[in-house]
Amino acid sequence: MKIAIGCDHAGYPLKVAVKDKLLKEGFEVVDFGTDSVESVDYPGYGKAVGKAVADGEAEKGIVICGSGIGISIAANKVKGVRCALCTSVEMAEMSRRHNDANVLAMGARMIEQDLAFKIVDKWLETDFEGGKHLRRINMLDE
Ligand SMILES: O=P(O)(O)OC[C@H]1O[C@@H](O)[C@H](O)[C@@H]1O
Repeated sequence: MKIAIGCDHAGYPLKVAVKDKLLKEGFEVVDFGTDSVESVDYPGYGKAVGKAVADGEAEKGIVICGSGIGISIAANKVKGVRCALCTSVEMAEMSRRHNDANVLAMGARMIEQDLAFKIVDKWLETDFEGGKHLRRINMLDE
């Protein structure tokens, strides 16, 4: 699976850790930056990851900023993106089962790395349930 990943300066250390973990596990990772802790603005990075997923360049995306909020809003501006900001393993599971979230957002200043890894694992392994939830997510695009 090809995963697009992006962050701002606040999310950079966690992005590096998540990227390394995914590469070790055999995922293909397309990194849209940023590439350091030098201060940048999150909107462009969220948009780039969202666009990669919406265009089919990557199957799923992961975006990280300090809180996870700004970069999730940015990703969700791209048509076809369902970006879910998750702070727990349960939220990660539900975002896949019910919302078919195609982009995961996390806040590097909100959660520890260990929890972030558990969120990523659950999010990547959980399938969409479909059924009534398909009707609902289709309504999001209308
Ligand atoms: O490091 P500074 O610029 O103070 O804070 C940036 C973070 O604050 C929030 O807006 C976002 O989460 C962003 O990552």
